[in-house]
Amino acid sequence: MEMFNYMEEYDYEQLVLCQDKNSGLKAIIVIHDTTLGPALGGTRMWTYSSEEDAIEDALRLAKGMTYKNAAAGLNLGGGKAVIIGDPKKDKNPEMFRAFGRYIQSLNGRYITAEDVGTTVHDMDLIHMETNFVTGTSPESGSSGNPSPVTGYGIYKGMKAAAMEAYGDPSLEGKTVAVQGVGNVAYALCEHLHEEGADLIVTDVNKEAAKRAVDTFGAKLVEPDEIYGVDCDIYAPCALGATINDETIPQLKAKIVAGSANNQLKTMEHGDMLHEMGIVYAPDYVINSGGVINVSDELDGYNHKRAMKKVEMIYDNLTQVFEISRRDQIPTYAAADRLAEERIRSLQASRSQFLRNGHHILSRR
Ligand SMILES: NC(=O)C1=CN([C@@H]2O[C@H](COP(=O)(O)OP(=O)(O)OC[C@H]3O[C@@H](n4cnc5c(N)ncnc54)[C@H](O)[C@@H]3O)[C@@H](O)[C@H]2O)C=CC1
Ligand SMILES: CC(C)CC(=O)C(=O)O
Repeated sequence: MEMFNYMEEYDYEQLVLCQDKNSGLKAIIVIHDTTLGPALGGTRMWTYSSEEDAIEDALRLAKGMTYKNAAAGLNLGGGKAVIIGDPKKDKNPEMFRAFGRYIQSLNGRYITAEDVGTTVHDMDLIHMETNFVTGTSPESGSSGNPSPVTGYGIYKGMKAAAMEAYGDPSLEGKTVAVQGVGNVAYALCEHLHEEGADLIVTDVNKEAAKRAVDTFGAKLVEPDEIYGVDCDIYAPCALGATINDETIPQLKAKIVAGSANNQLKTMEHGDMLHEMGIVYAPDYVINSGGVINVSDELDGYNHKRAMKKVEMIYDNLTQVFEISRRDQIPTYAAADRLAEERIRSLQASRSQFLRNGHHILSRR
């Protein structure tokens, strides 16, 4: 990949490679766009097959955060970090402290949180070196693990999608097929089960799958069977790019609504869902509950206030569906329009020069 060409084409601001031999840290921080405010996005720890794959993932996820934060109405830009390594084997406290020092060196341009492979404990270690971290232990007045709140936001967003597809937000009696019953999806399943939805689940981790079967009476299928099961809603809650040429023809669902980031392999797959009449809840709109929750810490965390903002995911998605119908465009394009419009309007109002700090001619 020609890095500067790529960054220029998609308007990336900064790419930082962080290395610490002592702890084995190999991390990438990407800041995509800070028009709306400091870049907030989680840190993923994953075993990438190459350094290029890790950089590409960080770039895609960071851009997604710009759109997510803008569409959620947050005064925050988009960024993301990845640490290369196996979260089960390669972690040590020094690694997260070294990473925290790199975050501190960016002086607030990037604020981190959890993502796949990182935990509240990891955020606490980062916090020993920098205040530019959210999702630390709730004992210190912080918001803790964002996943249950993300799960609640997905549930609310699913109801908005049901309203769009069936004219009724109720999920009672609906069959929901969930791919990946990890931290977010487990919380989602709790809400769905409570409302009386039927669950079909799969997970490559047998223990995670069993927990959902035992707790919610979910039906279990093999990982490659989940796309084609008879269901009303397909909820991709594992990793990205699972909506693609191979899986779309198998889908029987009327709605696609889940937590995974970057669900569409390419934009054309969003066009295909639209043409098939499947209601797609754009990933970065429906899965914004976690970032909405952790971002509330920046004003001194208040759980009630944060949850009120998370409820707005229903309205945000309703707005996306309205734009899609009005402009006759797929929902992913409608979401992009919403986010880009917000960024553009702030950019325009910032075009006037307002003196901020020392002027270059003050010679001080
Ligand atoms: N944790 C959060 O607050 C947020 C998470 N997300 C996204 O939601 C997704 C899930 O996040 P978490 O629940 O935190 O992660 P997690 O790691 O706890 O759960 C993911 C689950 O998917 C399973 N899985 C992986 N590949 C699979 C496959 N091919 N088939 C079936 N199962 C598979 C894993 O075994 C795991 O149980 C990720 O894409 C993440 O980026 C997005 C916004 C916020
Ligand atoms: C999990 C979050 C707090 C932020 C994030 O990285 C995301 O929403 O993908």
